[in-house]
Amino acid sequence: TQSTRPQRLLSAVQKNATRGDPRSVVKAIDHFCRHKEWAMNVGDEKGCILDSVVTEVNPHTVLELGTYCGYSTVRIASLLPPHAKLITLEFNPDYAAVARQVIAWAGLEEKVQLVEGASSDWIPKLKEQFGIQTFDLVFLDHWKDRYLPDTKLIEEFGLLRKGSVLLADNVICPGTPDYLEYVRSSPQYKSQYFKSHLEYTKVEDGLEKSVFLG
Ligand SMILES: Nc1ncnc2c1ncn2CCOCCNC(=O)c1cc(-c2ccc(F)cc2)cc(O)c1O
Ligand SMILES: [Mg+2]
Repeated sequence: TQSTRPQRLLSAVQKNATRGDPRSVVKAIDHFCRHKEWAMNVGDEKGCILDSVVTEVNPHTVLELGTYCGYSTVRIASLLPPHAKLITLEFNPDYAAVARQVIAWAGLEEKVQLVEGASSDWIPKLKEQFGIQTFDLVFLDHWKDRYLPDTKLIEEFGLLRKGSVLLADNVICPGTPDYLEYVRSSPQYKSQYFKSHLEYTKVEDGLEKSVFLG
């Protein structure tokens, strides 16, 4: 049977990256997506902005919505302090199966909990299931029309503390207009736009960083 794009991306990692070396995994995926097949990873340009926010926040608890092949999971997890935990939610079982292997190749299994299922089903259960109080950082990269309802769920279930940071991918392309309007107009958030480009292209896109003021 035909391989899928995520499977071909995984093969490129296993062929070109060094086991246990997250930077080589990131490099192998970016090379594959730039020279072989485009894929919807956050990519190298927005990835550098992601890295700088992760480093600034230095989070002990991270929630990622939308794992895909694990590219941003690897970028984030490779920057976490010891004993920090990253929970990443992926809806699509085929993506999740590939992501587990990409994360393992990078040697980051200890820091990452990949959970299969819909964000709306899992957000209400994260506290009891994983003993989480609040998240220091949330990276939104899943269905673009779920960013706003899931942010409201995250607020409702007390998963944010004063200073928690939301970082949202694709706020221009494909775009998340209702989410942007909300975080930019709400007195509960201090928002900042980081202009960039859609992964591996010249199309405008960017990340929106929103600090929860409590
Ligand atoms: N746990 C969960 N709960 C709910 N839903 C979930 C979930 N886990 C996954 N999903 C489903 C959605 O997963 C993928 C979401 N990502 C994108 O769709 C995406 C698309 C583009 C893109 C595509 C085509 C263009 F022309 C231009 C841009 C670029 C990006 O950077 C993207 O991130
Ligand atoms: Mg994205």
